[in-house]
Order: sequence, then C-alpha cells, then structure tokens
Amino acid sequence: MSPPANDMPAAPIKTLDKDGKEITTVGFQRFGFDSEVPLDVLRSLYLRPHYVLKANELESLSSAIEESSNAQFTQGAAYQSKSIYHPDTKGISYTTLSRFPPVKLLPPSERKRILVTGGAGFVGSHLVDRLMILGHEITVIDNFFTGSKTTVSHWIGHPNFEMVRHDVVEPFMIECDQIYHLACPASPPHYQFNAVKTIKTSFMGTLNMLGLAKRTKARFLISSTSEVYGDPEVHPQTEDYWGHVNPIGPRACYDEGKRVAETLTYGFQRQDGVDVRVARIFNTYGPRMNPYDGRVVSNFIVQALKGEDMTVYGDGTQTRSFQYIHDLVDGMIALMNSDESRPVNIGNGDEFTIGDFAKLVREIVEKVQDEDGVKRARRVEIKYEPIPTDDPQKRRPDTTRAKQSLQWQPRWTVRMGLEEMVRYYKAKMAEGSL
Ligand SMILES: O=C(O)[C@H]1O[C@H](OP(=O)(O)OP(=O)(O)OC[C@H]2O[C@@H](n3ccc(=O)[nH]c3=O)[C@H](O)[C@@H]2O)[C@H](O)[C@@H](O)[C@@H]1O
Repeated sequence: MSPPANDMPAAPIKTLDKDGKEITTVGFQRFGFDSEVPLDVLRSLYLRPHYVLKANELESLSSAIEESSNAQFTQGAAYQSKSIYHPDTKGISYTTLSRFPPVKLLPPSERKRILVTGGAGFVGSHLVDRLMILGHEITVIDNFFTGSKTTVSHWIGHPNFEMVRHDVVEPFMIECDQIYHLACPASPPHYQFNAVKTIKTSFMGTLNMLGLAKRTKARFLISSTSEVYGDPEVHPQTEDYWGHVNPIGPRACYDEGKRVAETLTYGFQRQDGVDVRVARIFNTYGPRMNPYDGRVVSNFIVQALKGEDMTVYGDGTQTRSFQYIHDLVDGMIALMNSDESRPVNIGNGDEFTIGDFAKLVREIVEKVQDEDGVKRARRVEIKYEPIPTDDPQKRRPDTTRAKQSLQWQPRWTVRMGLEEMVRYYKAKMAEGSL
C-alpha cells in the first residue's frame, strides 16, 4: 500500500541565512555556554509531515517509508510519539516514545538546573527544546492558559525534564541556577481577554519569580517586550528610549504590566543584588505559534492556506519587524549567559509595512503550494478591517547593544522563516487539526 499523501517536497530543503550560507546548526559557543545544536534535530521535534495518523493508515505506514519522508527535514522518526485518530469511534490514541531525542551528557559542573516559566508556550517550548538537547535539567511551569502541553510533550518522562501546572501569580519553590521568566499571555486578543489577570500575571508573577531568584541566587531573565516602547516617537527604538504608552488603553495591561515587571526586576537588582537580564523581544514568529492567537503572521498564513482573504487592519501602512524563533532563542541564551544586565532589544531589523507583509506571505504560501502541486481555487485577496485602538504605527529594533554586548545578530531571513512556518501549518492542515 502506498503511504498517505504527505505534504513535504521531494528534495531536502536547504535553509540559507542572510549571507546566503546554509544554516545547519543554531546557537553558538559564547560566554562559556555552548548553545549550538543541529537544526535537523530541532526540526524533528516541530516539523513533521503529519502530526496525527488515521488508525487505518498506521498499518500501511512502514517505518522505512515514514523514515524516508521524515528524512527530508529530519534525521528520522525514531524520536517521535504518534497520535492516532480512530474515525469509527472519533477517538484519538497516543503512543509513547520509543526513545527520546539524544541530549548531551554534561558533567555535573556544567549541567544547570533551569526553570522556564511559560515553558509550554510558543517561545518557551523552543527554548526548552534547545536547553534539553544541550543536556540541562529543565523544569517547566505553565498554567496552560495560552500554552499547551503538546508543545513539550515529547520530553515528558525524560529524567532531565519536569513539567508542573502552576500559575506564577502563586509562589513556587524550587532550587535552580537560572530562571527564564516567560509566563504571560502575549498576543493582543489573549492578553486583552482578561486584562486584570494579564497585569496581575506580569506584576505578581514577576515578583514571585524574583523572590525565588533572590533566595536561590539564580540568575533571572525576564522576557520583556518592544511594547514597553508603546507607539514610539523614536525610530528605530533603542533601549534608552523611555517609550510612549497609553496607560489606560486596551493594550496597557500588557505594556504597563511589562514596564512594571522591568521596574521590579531592577528594584531587586539594586536592593537585593539579584543577577538580572532583561530581553525586550520584538515580534517573533515560528512553528508552534497558536494558529488562532490572532497575531498577524499566524492570521495571514492560515488565511492564505485556507484560501480566505487576508485581513489587514487599518490601511496597512503601520510597520513591524519580524524575527524567527531560532534567532530569538539564540539571543536569549546569549543574554542569559553574558554579563549584560541592561535591557537588550532582541529582534530582526527587517521592517515591513503590514500591507507589504501580507503580499509577501501570500507569495510564499503560493510558492509552497506550487512546489507541492496544490491547486488554488482563486488567488486570495487582501481585505481591510478597522485598526485596533493604540496599534503602534511603527516598530523596528535598534540592535546595536545586542551586537556589541552579545555578539548576536539575527541570521534568518523573513522569507526562510516564513517558508518553514507555512510548511508547519500546511502539515497541520493536511491532517485536519487546523
Ligand atoms: O512582539 C512584540 O513586540 C509585541 O507585539 C505584538 O503585538 P503586535 O505587534 O500588535 O502584533 P500583531 O497582533 O501580530 O499585529 C501586528 C500588526 O499587524 C496588524 N494585523 C494583525 C492581525 C491581522 O490579521 N491583520 C493585521 O493587519 C496589527 O494591527 C498590527 O499593526 C505581540 O502580540 C506581543 O506579544 C509582543 O510583545
């Protein structure tokens, strides 16, 4: 029997960086911390030809066939659990892994106990994958409001991994060496859904995690945001700019929440000597981003793949600069292990108007569809919808500080990152889960 239609192109995909060089690994050796891992190992965790199998397909799918289709992106299927859909009972069964992906065997002196709050979210799960493969001991805490267990389920049961359902607004006790504090809903519709909870999470959650850092003497990194600059009057934004935030608007719960979280962070640094790092993250996208979280990259790709018109808010002249997830993880790990305790912008300087970005996404979706022989009923159009209140008019990071202090610069082109993300959503669509 033939294998189920798979959505991957036949040839291995080459990923080229901004200088045209092939990307085969992400991360680097810096500040005494090795963060380099092969890209295909990471991809084997998030980019698969199918995420859910139908029960009747399972028997026909010999491991050799599966192995070869996976090999287009990854080293094989050996490290993947399966989700099997039973159409007759509308049930789903999960298999466990036969083997975990290999992780580095670090000597105890190099192995760190790392707490990742919000570790089941989009950014958190990619950070967890990297830190796990590097051989560290990881504890994830997440309340699963926007995060999902499935993003890190491939590590459940691993001796180096622990996941706890916990809301950071309550204190959490653990012994650890480093804390990446990521927990907070981040997409505008999500963080505005319960504004009081969002600001409570930013304030109480950060207070609790800083208290933990103080007691354990762990190094503390907070994921702050470009939204601390509000609707900026300075362009591009440097870390010295104090921002232009409406304190009572619908975005304030997030913007002001992150601003007060930064204030708390530096308060603990001055008063209690806590070793702090502040990453101001600019718009980031990639696989595992919730397709329905309402952010522009996921909205545009899903709309274009489904043949629906793409929704541009306002006249589309507002700008954003988009960074691929692996560059962000590189930057966060570099920052955590550096001596830089001032805030650092982590973002990609490639700035687009949202109108132009919609056209770029459409072009890439069409390219992938053409490569895979998918026929389109029609070309999707762009439709214009009202601009949300206080939507920043422009945003681009000045990353001079990251370059000087961390020797970090983004490597991924927006085009390469988008292409990978389109393939991820396309595979999810093909299986029917999107
Ligand atoms: O990354 C950042 O620095 C911050 O900004 C983003 O907020 P925003 O830039 O408004 O992100 P999107 O919701 O993706 O919107 C980007 C732009 O696209 C527009 N948009 C969004 C969605 C859509 O379907 N169409 C559309 O035109 C929005 O109005 C906005 O101008 C993120 O949501 C925050 O988590 C993050 O902290």
